[in-house]
Amino acid sequence: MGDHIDISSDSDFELDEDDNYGGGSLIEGPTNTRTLPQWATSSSRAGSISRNHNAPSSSYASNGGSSNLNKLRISSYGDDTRTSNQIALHPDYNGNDSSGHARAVNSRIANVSGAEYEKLSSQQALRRTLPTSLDGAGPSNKMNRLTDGAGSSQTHGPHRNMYNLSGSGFGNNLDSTRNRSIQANDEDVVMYEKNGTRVLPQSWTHGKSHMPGPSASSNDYAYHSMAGDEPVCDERLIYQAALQGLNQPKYEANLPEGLLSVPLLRHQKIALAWMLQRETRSLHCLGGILADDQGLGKTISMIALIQMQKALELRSKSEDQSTKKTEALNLDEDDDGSNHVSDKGKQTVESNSIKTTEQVGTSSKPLNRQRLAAGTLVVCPASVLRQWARELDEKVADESKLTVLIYHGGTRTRDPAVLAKYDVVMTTYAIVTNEVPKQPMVNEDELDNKTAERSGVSSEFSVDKKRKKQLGANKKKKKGRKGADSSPFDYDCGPLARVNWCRVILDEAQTIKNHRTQVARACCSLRAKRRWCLSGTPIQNVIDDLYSYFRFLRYEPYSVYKSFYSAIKLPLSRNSIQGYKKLRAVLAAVMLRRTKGTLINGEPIIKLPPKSIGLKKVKFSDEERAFYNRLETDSLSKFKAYAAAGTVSQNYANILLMLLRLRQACDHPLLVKGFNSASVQKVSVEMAKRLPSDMVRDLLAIVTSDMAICRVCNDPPEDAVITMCGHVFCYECVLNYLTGDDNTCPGLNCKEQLGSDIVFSEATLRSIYSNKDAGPRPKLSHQITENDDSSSKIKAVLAILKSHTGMDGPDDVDCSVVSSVPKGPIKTIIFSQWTGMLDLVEMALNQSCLQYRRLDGTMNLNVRDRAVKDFNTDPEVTVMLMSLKAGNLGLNMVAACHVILLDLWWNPSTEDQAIDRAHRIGQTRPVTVTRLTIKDTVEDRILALQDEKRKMVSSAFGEDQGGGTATKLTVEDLRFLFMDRDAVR
Ligand SMILES: Nc1ncnc2c1ncn2[C@@H]1O[C@H](COP(=O)(O)OP(=O)(O)OP(=O)(O)O)[C@@H](O)[C@H]1O
Repeated sequence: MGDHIDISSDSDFELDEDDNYGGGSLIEGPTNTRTLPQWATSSSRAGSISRNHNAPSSSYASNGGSSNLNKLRISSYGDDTRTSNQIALHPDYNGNDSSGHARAVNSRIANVSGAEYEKLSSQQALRRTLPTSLDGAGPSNKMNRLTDGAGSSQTHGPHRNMYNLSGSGFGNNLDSTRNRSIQANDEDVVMYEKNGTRVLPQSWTHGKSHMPGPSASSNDYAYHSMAGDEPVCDERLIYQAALQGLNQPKYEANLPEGLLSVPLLRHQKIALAWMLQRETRSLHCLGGILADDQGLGKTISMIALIQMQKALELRSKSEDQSTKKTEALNLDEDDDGSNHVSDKGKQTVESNSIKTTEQVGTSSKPLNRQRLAAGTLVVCPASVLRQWARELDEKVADESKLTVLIYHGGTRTRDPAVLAKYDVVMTTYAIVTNEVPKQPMVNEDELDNKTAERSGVSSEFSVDKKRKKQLGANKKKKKGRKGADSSPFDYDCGPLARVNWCRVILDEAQTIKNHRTQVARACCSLRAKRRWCLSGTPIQNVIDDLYSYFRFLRYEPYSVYKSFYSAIKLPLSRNSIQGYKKLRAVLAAVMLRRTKGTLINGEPIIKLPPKSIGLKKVKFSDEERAFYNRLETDSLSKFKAYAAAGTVSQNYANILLMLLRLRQACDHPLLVKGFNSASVQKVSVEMAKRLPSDMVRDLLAIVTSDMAICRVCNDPPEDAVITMCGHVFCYECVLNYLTGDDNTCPGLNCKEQLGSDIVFSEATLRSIYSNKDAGPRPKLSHQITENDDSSSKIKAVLAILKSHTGMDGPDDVDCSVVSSVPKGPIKTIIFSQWTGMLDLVEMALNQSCLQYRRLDGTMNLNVRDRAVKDFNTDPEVTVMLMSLKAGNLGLNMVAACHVILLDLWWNPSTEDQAIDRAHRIGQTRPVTVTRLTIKDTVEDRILALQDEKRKMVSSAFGEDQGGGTATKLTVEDLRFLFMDRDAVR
């Protein structure tokens, strides 16, 4: 295999999954036709509504297609055997290769301007027709020379003797000083063997009210297998692991020369040693949670693990050849409910260079015989794919390149054998959700109790109540029917589900924090030997977030909800101090977490310039205050009415909507008055105009009331949109599901195909409904200027930015918060959760002649990449406008030394993620963060809520507010927590 990164589709790395919407498809080209019902024949096609995200537009031409990856050469390979129709990116790509249609598309794109790019990609939008009625091979442990580690005399079931890094026992060659190390020397003997017509739902017929509800499976075997029994909750192994963890020194693993192009930092060597141990000598599950702070290099740590294991595998192979041993890792064990590596199993045969596994024993699962052994699968948000590709390209030494496939885009391979050829396959959560059958839903409702809710360990009441209602409905709906979820090993499933992965890595694993979501249940179905969750902020909202990771990891006994409940949630609700201690012990056995404040032997883990976060309380103007007060009074009286009628919980969505309006009013009154990002709605305006009024009315009713929880992230939606099938999402969340050919709606059990034309914003629906023939909402008629229509927050932003450039800001804004920032090209990232707000700031920046770039969910990955690159490299570009959802993950933006958060998010983790785009390895200047809030508004309450969540997270991790370790568990604690459970209760 060559040292290149492959992508499995012909054009999708350029025309990424965002291409069929937003920036990529704002113009309906001639091919984007939909057959309309007769009543709709008078509708006109959407006009040209493309917008340039990267004003000034001239910058496109100068920077077009200049990302690192765009410079890579594209060549073609085979269909199934990588000799045709596979695209590999090579470092010398010049855009002129000439092997077929796909290349022609790519090279055109590489050379077009931003606006042209959007036009081009839009022409590939799917055809949509309305009906006339409108109505889970990897390394094996075979022949491991099994010696146990120094300082640990325990042997543990099938894992004992698995792994010997030092040749004479784990850690035997470690010195007794703090610089302990594990060397992969010549005696390492771990051995592996690589083994378009849209039909509207009936319920959308004229005059019918539609209220789609998710259908959920209530047949969770994990739960029902134990129904009526005492919880199976044997925690002895966890207790042992926790005890071991207390006494274990911090080992470091040294990679052999020539695997990485850069040396690992010390904490990364420690992570590597820990991960190697977790993959080979774990007592309970193979893998774990690497929860280091954002920007500490989790990616490179994982790459080091892959490289180390591969090196050991190669060595074992060569030893194997000399000894002719044939035992292999049993890759079917997960199906049998076991997570442990065993040395009984299968023979591996190789035929036509395709690895095939063949079972030796008898099996009731004939499909397993056909599953191929594959390497490492990395699942990440679409926006992080390129980051991973870059890291794999740059951080791996030339002489030991990994073969990498980017499994992404509509024309990606359907052949699992192709996936099995690569060391690393990278894909997105959206694709996993689309093509991997889902694990059944866990029905935890029966176990939740009021005590737990009161103690704050349960889901927020609104979400909980909502879910209960949905589950109830679904139970009825699903009765007697075998749902699509029930056959996780279907022949119909995509290639990701048809191989056995050696290792699955979930990057930004908080994406699966809600175990009920399709994405979480799909990830759980992936067959893998080792499983990893990477997240700097694993707990976002509630302790329940952890359950989803435990389930994915097969971390027994907590992977069974009943055990999670009885062993973790219940103790927490009864005695939070002891409960949190117990939780920390449970986490310690499976999670490694270091913050930027962590010390190793008294030394900071990493020497980064300081980060200071300031809360800047801005004052409303008189007009804004009057507007806000009216809105608040109105909301309060509605709330009181709900309270008097005892219908608060039934109206939770309305209450959230009122809160949303209040929060938006803090940013800019225009947001409340229906101003919304043009890009959010324009694509679907034409379609909305063709819909019957009652359908528009129903969609509007849902998006503004009863379904106002995003079906992907389960948070109140940011830039809420609703699909034609009636599911509500954050705009950013649903965009990730528009991938090209199999862009199925992520609504629970919804099989509708999505397109950007059927994703409606509230503003779109409202404008269409209020005046069906009036066309799209008129553009904001008046210009925002600094002195009249600009909001107080926008004025504050301008004042800060002007202070960076030496221009004077308005007198009433205190810019002292940034005065300590050193002189030079100070670059600022500005985050907002509303693209409409970014639009408004954009206007103000234009007025001030400040050069900026923008990154939001409406932009395809190419355009995002270009915007980041411009910001990082062009000294003239000093501002980056980012939507919180699109920009808070994965990106490296160390060119910025100032971050402004325009509005507050419900949970502080999301804000932390955003801030750490700038405060990470590579940052050379102190980072200043300004969080803007308005005094005496709902934002005060959000701040209080954030404080509560911060306390919960720091209690769970045992950290003080500064990220240091506040409390350490003692042996007595552990004995008490695990052995004397009654005392905890
Ligand atoms: N040992 C190293 N040598 C050189 N650069 C490094 C090293 N470790 C990390 N980096 C760089 O530090 C930056 C942050 O690393 P990375 O993106 O992996 O962090 P992360 O922990 O995954 O953050 P996040 O949670 O935000 O995704 C990257 O640019 C990476 O290349």
